[in-house]
Amino acid sequence: MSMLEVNNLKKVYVTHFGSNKVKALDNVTFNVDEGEFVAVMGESGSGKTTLLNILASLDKPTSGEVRLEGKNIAMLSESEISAFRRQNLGFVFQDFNLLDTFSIRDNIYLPLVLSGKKLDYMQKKLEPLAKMLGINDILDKFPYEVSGGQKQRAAVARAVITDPKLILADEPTGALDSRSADELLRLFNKINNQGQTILMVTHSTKAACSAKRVMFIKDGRVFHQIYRGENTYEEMYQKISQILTLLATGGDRDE
Ligand SMILES: Nc1ncnc2c1ncn2[C@@H]1O[C@H](COP(=O)(O)OP(=O)(O)OP(=O)(O)O)[C@@H](O)[C@H]1O
Repeated sequence: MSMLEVNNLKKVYVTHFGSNKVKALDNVTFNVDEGEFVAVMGESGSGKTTLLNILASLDKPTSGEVRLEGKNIAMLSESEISAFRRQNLGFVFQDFNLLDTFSIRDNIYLPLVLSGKKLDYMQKKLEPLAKMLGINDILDKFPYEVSGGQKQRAAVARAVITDPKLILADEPTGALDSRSADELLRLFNKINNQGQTILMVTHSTKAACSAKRVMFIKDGRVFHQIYRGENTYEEMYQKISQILTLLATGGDRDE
């Protein structure tokens, strides 16, 4: 059984009092195994955010199902959803989503506080994590006192401190300079090598190169997938660029 199973997922947005329908996802089917690191790419408007929102249980599909470890998340009631999200998912966003009135340490503790964990438990969880992420020195600072790269590392700590089954990342390198972006990708590789499953939406070819699989979405459908396998970084970069060119020029993969 895969960790994440997405079956025939459809999402139709109905706008203008029902007169206008946008098919954002059109029969998306894919699986993610435990320990995978998957990048999702596609043109603007192809349906990536819609997919991520449904996986995050922030939105419901029009039809189809999403199973996390066999459990269909579309069937969860409103009251079950936030606990489910807290217990199973970790989020890393482009804009970090840290609270400015909390120290970095308290931001990282937040999901554990919400699950009712004790302080000594939180301290024990944070210690190795802060070391691995290189954020020991900034734990008592506030988000506005640290760099973008440091904020993003704190956001990664907050995402992984609950030992989530799956990390969902939305353009995690989008707001970072290239050095901080490289650092973040190295960290993602590190936590992935330790067994953490990651699904990351990105526009960055470089970011996608660090994933083990790249899935391309076009017009709400899975268009193509590339596995890193034995490919070198350069080969991977080239293959991704080719598919992105194909998507931009409206070409068909099988032509
Ligand atoms: N709330 C909404 N109501 C109506 N249409 C929407 C809504 N959200 C997204 N759409 C439409 O659904 C389609 C997919 O949008 P989505 O935001 O998922 O694309 P995306 O691939 O994430 O784009 P980007 O890379 O620009 O963020 C687009 O045509 C978009 O205009």
